[in-house]
Amino acid sequence: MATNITFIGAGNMTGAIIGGLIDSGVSPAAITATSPSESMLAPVKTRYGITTHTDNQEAISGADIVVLAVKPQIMRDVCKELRDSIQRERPLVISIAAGLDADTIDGWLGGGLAVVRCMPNTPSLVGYGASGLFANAAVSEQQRQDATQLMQAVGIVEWVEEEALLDAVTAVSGSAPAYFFLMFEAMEEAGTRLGLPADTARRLAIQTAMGAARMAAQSESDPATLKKNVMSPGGTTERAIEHMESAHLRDIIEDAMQACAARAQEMAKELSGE
Ligand SMILES: NC(=O)C1=CN([C@@H]2O[C@H](COP(=O)(O)OP(=O)(O)OC[C@H]3O[C@@H](n4cnc5c(N)ncnc54)[C@H](OP(=O)(O)O)[C@@H]3O)[C@@H](O)[C@H]2O)C=CC1
Ligand SMILES: O=C(O)[C@@H]1CCC=N1
Repeated sequence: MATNITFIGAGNMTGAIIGGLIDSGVSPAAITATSPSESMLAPVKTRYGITTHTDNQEAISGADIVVLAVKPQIMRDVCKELRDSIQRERPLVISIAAGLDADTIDGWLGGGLAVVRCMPNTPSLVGYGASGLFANAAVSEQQRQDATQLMQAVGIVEWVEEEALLDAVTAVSGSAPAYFFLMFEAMEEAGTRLGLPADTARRLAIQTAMGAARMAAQSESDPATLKKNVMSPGGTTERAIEHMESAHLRDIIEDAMQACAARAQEMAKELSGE
């Protein structure tokens, strides 16, 4: 990737994307990350050999892509600080913040900029990220390709043509690693109560999830068929699945994902000052 990329904010999500980029062969020399504190920057600098800065404005000098990766609640202040230098440099801006629309970001940065909104997820760290992307009207075809290439280096990319759909992407993939981690916690606890050592239960649950995910990704059968193939009539799986269905697990998942997307909309209103 022949592009200089600056990440504003060096927290969990930036760490995951940078880790994935370096693993995919992107040169550390092309990557800069910022944070107000040297202590947050030290781990990424030592681990990946990238350039780090505590000064956001200096950090975007010469950047082709600026990834805004701070918490949504402080994005307005960060954009205000970057406004003059970003208008001078005019990089492609990629915001990964949940619930902040491209117009709001563009307005805070002074307007007229090419802004891609991206909803990534933390498995980007291991090259299994899933990102939803939306481009505003100022984004060129080349910049679309650059954004695709950047996020494809750490996983799969799905473009959406309606920005509001990024809230659905947040519910389906942005926040979703946490759903599966919750499942692992619960399976480990239950496995332990069934008598297994905790680490054995954890390893078995995680391996099973990886196997199931890989099968679902590679198989021509849909998940319902794959599920049925495990369920011998009158057997053990049938009993477990009946239990999940009668406890309304699907409704719980539906409600949780609706709440997730609704929170993104709520944040958009709270933070854009509407
Ligand atoms: N975590 C996730 O799974 C996902 C997160 N996102 C989005 O990514 C963004 C970042 O989330 P996440 O990485 O989890 O958050 P973190 O809190 O881990 O990271 C944010 C980083 O920004 C730093 N920061 C604070 N103020 C500034 C500033 N003025 N200039 C530069 N850096 C600053 C923080 O430093 P310090 O700690 O010293 O204040 C921190 O390191 C959010 O907008 C979130 O919505 C999107 C998809 C998934
Ligand atoms: O929880 C959050 O708000 C962020 C956005 C998606 C994942 N983490």
